[in-house]
Amino acid sequence: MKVAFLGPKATFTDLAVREMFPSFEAIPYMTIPDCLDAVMEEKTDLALVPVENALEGSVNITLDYLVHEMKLPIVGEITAPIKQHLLVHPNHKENWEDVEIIYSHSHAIAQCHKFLHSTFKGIPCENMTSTAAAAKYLLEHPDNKMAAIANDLAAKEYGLTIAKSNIHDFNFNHTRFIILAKDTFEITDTHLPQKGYKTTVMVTLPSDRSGALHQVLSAFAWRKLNLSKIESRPMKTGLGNYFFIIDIEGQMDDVLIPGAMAELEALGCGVEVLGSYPYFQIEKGSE
Ligand SMILES: O=C(O)C(=O)C[C@]1(C(=O)O)C=C[C@@H](O)C=C1
Repeated sequence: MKVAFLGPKATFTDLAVREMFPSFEAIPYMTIPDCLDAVMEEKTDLALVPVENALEGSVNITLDYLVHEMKLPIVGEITAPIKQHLLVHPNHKENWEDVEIIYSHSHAIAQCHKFLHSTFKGIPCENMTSTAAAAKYLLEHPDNKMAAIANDLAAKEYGLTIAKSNIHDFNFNHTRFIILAKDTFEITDTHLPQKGYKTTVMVTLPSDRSGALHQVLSAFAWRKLNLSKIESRPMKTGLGNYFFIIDIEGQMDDVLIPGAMAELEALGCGVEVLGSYPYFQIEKGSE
């Protein structure tokens, strides 16, 4: 089996793949859309990509690509602890406080805002496609006075020094990753503890929106379907037009979730199931 992941080697997504699918062939791609395209074009059987971080929120490109660009069912989810460190090339380990620019994934930078503001006031940060891409860039430019925010595996992989460890602003920093397949795929042989099941749906509202969101929530509430997440994202059809991503606790059943969906459609909503899947937890992540 082949699984596409947000690379290069030593991203947090790579760590999640190694825990979830240790025996699969893991193939790195530069961007999240590239990972999803790989599954769509049948270059890989699965893709594992980040979808939400506990401090910074959703990885919007993942949600938007799934809703606007391609229909790939979510077949699993894995949550991993995240520890961000400040890495520098060994040439600069004595004067790491003099770096002139810091690189990382936008989510990693956002998770370390307080540290960056207090330690590197006025120093620019630049987004890269991933934390490990930033670390690799430092290896390739040893003379530049710059730093990267990444994990300890990236420090080892790219021969960098951890100048400052655990620079994320809040503890309990975790990221959720989703597993996508072109068709159904049942996750069987994993050593990770399964925490339960989720069903994720995408809902759009009718043109007459007065009270519509209350109706959406009621359709689930009176059926005692617990929602663990609801988030609005732009439809990209004009300001104020949103779709809603809703996570329902539990597997797709024969009556309650289909009944809620039918009720919403009868009320003029658009409803689409993005997946009904098990979710797993990595207890101990990178150091
Ligand atoms: O850049 C990486 O290492 C990734 O795996 C991406 C990503 C993300 O998109 O949130 C994953 C976990 C962290 O939150 C930081 C970055």
